[in-house]
Amino acid sequence: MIYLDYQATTPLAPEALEAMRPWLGGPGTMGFANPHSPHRPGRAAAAAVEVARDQVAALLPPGGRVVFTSGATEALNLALAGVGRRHLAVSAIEHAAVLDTARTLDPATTILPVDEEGLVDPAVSLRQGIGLVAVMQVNNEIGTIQPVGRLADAAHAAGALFLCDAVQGAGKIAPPANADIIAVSAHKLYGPKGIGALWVRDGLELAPLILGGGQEQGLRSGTLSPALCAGFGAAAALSLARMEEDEAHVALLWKRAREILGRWTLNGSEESRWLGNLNLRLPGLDVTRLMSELRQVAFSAGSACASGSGRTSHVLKGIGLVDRDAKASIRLGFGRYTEVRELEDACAQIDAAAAAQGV
Ligand SMILES: Cc1ncc(COP(=O)(O)O)c(C=O)c1O
Repeated sequence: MIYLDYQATTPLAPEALEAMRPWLGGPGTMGFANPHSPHRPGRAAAAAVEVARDQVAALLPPGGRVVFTSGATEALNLALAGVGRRHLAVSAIEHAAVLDTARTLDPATTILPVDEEGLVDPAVSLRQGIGLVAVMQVNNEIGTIQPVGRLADAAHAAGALFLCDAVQGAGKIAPPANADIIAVSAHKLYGPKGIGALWVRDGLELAPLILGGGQEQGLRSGTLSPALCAGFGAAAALSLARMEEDEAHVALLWKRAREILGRWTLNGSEESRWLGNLNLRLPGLDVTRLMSELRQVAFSAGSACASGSGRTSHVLKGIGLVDRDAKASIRLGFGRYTEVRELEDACAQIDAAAAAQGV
């Protein structure tokens, strides 16, 4: 199987797995201890959580605190609801964790349009009274990198806070230093599933979503999993250490994939993009058929349609694609553990299967 769906999730780094092992709490160990208990095993687990918190914080700007959550979806919900601002503005191509949450909290949410590359205009004029602006750093479907620094400035100039969903960018590119709140997820940076974090600028008060024992500085009650925290921390530290190496590797992969799939059209921005994402279209392509024929390649339909929802991707629609083109799009995602040869092999198979459809 050739795995080309790194936007959906990434493999667990062996280093992250090793860091988790002591805290899984197998027989004869004390690794299962509750990190909120005051006894010695509890304190040891709490210390491991704090090491992990520092490792995750190192990926994020200085001057803020890291709150562990169950993932980025929860972190984004906590941010959007917790700031208590009535009027929200979000980009048209945010993840559903932002779009749907914002629309639920504020039915009059302002939707910021994007251009054909998927970019929000940093000169966007924000209407009076908007309390929070949310724009993602790297789009999960098309890989476009937003001018988040300039968008945060625009939000601040309008008196609003700036929330950045950095799920697809964290550990790969520098964080948006002037954001007020940032959400990240471990399983997109070679860590385990089931844990994410919200970074909150010092001095900014949030109301919790989950009440109870008051863990995580009162912002997220519930017993933490030291194993998940340790895996997240180790994955974050590794990503930081390997950032240049990982980027050079995906650049090489991107170049080869683009060469092999030269007749396909890129969806998104050619210049402002994360190179581990390749969203391509070929007019007339039957993506459902392509996916069912290529059983040894795990990739995604560019449009949510072929994955069974029946709807065209709001991201591809947002960049102006007509239904027909959105439905003829695929998304390839690759990263640290993708070998050049397997990517070449998969791309050749994809191109040949499309050609066999007569497109
Ligand atoms: C851009 C983006 N935001 C948010 C999420 C949600 O993250 P999680 O799976 O940690 O809830 C994802 C995951 O698909 C994503 O790609």
